[in-house]
Amino acid sequence: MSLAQRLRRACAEGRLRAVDTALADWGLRHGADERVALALALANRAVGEGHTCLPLDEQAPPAIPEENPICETAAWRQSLAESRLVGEPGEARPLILEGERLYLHRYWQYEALLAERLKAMIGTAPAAVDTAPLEREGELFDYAWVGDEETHWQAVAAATALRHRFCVISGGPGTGKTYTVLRLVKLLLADAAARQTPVPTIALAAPTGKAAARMMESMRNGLADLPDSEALGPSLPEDAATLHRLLGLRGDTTRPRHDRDNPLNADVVIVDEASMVDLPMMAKLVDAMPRHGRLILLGDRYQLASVESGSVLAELCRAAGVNGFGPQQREAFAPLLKSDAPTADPPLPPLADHVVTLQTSHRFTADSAIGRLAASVNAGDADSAMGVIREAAPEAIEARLDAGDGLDALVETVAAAHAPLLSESDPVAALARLGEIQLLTATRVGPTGSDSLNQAIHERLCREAGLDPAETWYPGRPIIIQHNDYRAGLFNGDIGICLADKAGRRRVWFQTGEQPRALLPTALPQHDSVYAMTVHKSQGSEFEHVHLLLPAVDTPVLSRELLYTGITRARKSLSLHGPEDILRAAIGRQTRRHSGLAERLAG
Ligand SMILES: Nc1ncnc2c1ncn2[C@@H]1O[C@H](COP(=O)(O)OP(=O)(O)OP(=O)(O)O)[C@@H](O)[C@H]1O
Repeated sequence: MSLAQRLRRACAEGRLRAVDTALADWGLRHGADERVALALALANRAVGEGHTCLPLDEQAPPAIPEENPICETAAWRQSLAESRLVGEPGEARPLILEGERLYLHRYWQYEALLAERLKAMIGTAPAAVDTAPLEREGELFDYAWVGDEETHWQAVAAATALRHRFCVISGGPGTGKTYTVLRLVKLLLADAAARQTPVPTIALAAPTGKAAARMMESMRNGLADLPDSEALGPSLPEDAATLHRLLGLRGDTTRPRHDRDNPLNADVVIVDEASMVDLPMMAKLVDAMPRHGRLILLGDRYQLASVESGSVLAELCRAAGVNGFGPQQREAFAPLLKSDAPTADPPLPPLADHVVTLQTSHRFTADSAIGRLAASVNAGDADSAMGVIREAAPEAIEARLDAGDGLDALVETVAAAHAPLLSESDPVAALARLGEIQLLTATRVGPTGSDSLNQAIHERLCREAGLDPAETWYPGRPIIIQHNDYRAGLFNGDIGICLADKAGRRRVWFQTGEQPRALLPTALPQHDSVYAMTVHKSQGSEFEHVHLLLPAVDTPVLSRELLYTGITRARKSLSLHGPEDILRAAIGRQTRRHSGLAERLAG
């Protein structure tokens, strides 16, 4: 059997995608031997799976078992070394081989660009920081909840962002990332005033429109609690932009309007939900930073990585360690660092001084069942997670881990929660109700996927309301937008609800600003019903009560990060549905994305 035939079989069996085999075919037509053609297919598949590169030393299990002999590393390397389709770093060839890592050229470029620009930022001499205002009780930070010998990590995070041009503030839900950044902005303004320099221009951005809107909402809420917030108001932008918009990326173009030759007009760029930012976007962002600019990434290192390739935030955090600073920074921050601050042994990773992990959730108390469950999942400790689930009060965590009564009961429960919306006419009340409960699934397809759950709940509600199930626009139908539509002011992930106006006309209401607004169903970009949504789609949103449904059989997408993200979407209470062994399998599976970023930054 020829390689082409084997590749097609691998494709038919789902081990490769059509686009992977097409690239191998292209290679064969351009003089690649079978090993190089296979390398093209596998490198492309690796990117499709979220990796930045294909590690030749870890090429297991091979996509094409019967190709094992051609995957034998020495022979493979020999073919790659001799092929004109494979180049060294810096060469313009379709594949780049750097040490043991094989890249598609574009991804090598993104990774090298990101590392180069980050190194320039972290290599800039740190600024002196006056820690006094950060230490004074009540001036910026409240110390009442911190023990005498405990470090106030929010204050340290603000000091870190002041000291450096690049900083990551990572923390779980409600650990005060927005709270900290608002106080940091206050310090930056005071600093500019003291130096008699112009007020810094601040840009706020997030990877999705939904996350940008939520960032703005958190900022507004936080401002209301901040003393002298009027001074801050004018320096904060009216809106947070999507990264696409900030960088001037239009439609399908990959070249942004802003890059190193035309940098962003901002002194400080603050990006929320940075775990969702993929490698190409992060590379474009750092490339567009002005030379003097300050970049602050906010996010949760434990959340699901971006849909596209790379898990930049998690990698940066992993490469930095947890809050172990170098000797100079320890000295500079001495009044802020208490005996609980970890010490790190040299040599310290270059990012150690730039990443701060916030530890305390102000939304979940330390003994909250959801918080403890999330911590056990992060620690990969399935027994501890099961302990939390068993001991939790049912109003906090309700576990249906027997795989028994299954989907019908869940469909019934979620349909019953939505039923009152069928007769709701007030958009404010209807939208608030949507934020109260959400069914989350691990996948979109399959019997426990969001598609079939949406259909089942839709049919169940139509039966109850006496509607024809073919009806699409009925009052009470919740929908989720699937594509950004700047003209309509709607973004991927925005959630709306169909209601009838007084004349019975259907309108779809969204809470995308301070007031709900209505659009005609015909004016909407691509959308779906959203009685259920995938955990991926739910990133950046929170709901009072979450039903988290695990699949009945294990699947590679089910990971610790997916579980953590699903659990932490719940503000108050959580119902877990699915077999215990699947829950345990998910806790045991940590997402690993191959990349050379950490090595490049250390180099
Ligand atoms: N040090 C603090 N003292 C008192 N309240 C705080 C403190 N830090 C945060 N909070 C409160 O906790 C809540 C969550 O804070 P914030 O929104 O800043 O967290 P976050 O990490 O940005 O959350 P999210 O994960 O939702 O983005 C807010 O109501 C905020 O006012």
